[in-house]
Amino acid sequence: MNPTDPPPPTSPGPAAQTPPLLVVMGVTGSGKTTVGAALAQRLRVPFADADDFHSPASVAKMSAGIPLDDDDRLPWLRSIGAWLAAHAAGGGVVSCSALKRSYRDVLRESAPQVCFVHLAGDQQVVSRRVAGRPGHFMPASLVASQFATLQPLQPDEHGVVLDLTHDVDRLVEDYLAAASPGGAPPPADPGGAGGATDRGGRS
Ligand SMILES: Nc1ncnc2c1ncn2[C@@H]1O[C@H](COP(=O)(O)OP(=O)(O)OP(=O)(O)O)[C@@H](O)[C@H]1O
Ligand SMILES: O=C(O)[C@H](O)[C@@H](O)[C@H](O)[C@H](O)CO
Repeated sequence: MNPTDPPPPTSPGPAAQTPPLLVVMGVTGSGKTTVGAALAQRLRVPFADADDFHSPASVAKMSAGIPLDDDDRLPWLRSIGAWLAAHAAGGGVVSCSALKRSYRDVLRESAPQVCFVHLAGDQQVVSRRVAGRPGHFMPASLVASQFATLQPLQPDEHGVVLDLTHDVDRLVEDYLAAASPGGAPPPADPGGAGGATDRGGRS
């Protein structure tokens, strides 16, 4: 083949890359909305906030300080799954707590290729953030139940774990580093979320 010829049609190139389809997950106040919007802007894909998919009854429940249960969350997760499926071809970012493995399984049923970006960190830091956040329905009293419900990503789940204490620009860079072909460097503290921990996720 002449070196100036275009590559054959089967050659993988940038155009062959699948657009990123991400769920930014974590407990209330972990920064899902803030970081999810920044990631979507950087990746030039649409963004959705799962808070906007809750029924009025679920919002009233959380506002009253009562945690949602599995039955409350199932129709909500299915509607987020539908959003992911509708954005699978072009890419997208949705911020959604996705606290349990079974909840992430519901999302994967609709969008098997989805990559989870877990903003992980300390309960005290998160409680301070939620208590200091004006105009949101979620009371700080629900932070403890969110941590009690949280099931971290398991080794077979497509995703990355990021340290929620990093600033937003740094978190975007952390994600990009973890998703790049070389992957992220090992975290400083393998037991925590000291950097970006690659859970086998590529997007
Ligand atoms: N990386 C960050 N560093 C410092 N503050 C942050 C960071 N990310 C978000 N915050 C702040 O923390 C608060 C919670 O952020 P945000 O609303 O994005 O969290 P969330 O996970 O979407 O919460 P919820 O699930 O309750 O909607 C906000 O006041 C936000 O400005
Ligand atoms: O699964 C849940 O309990 C909910 O998704 C909550 O996490 C809220 O939506 C959110 O965190 C508050 O904004």
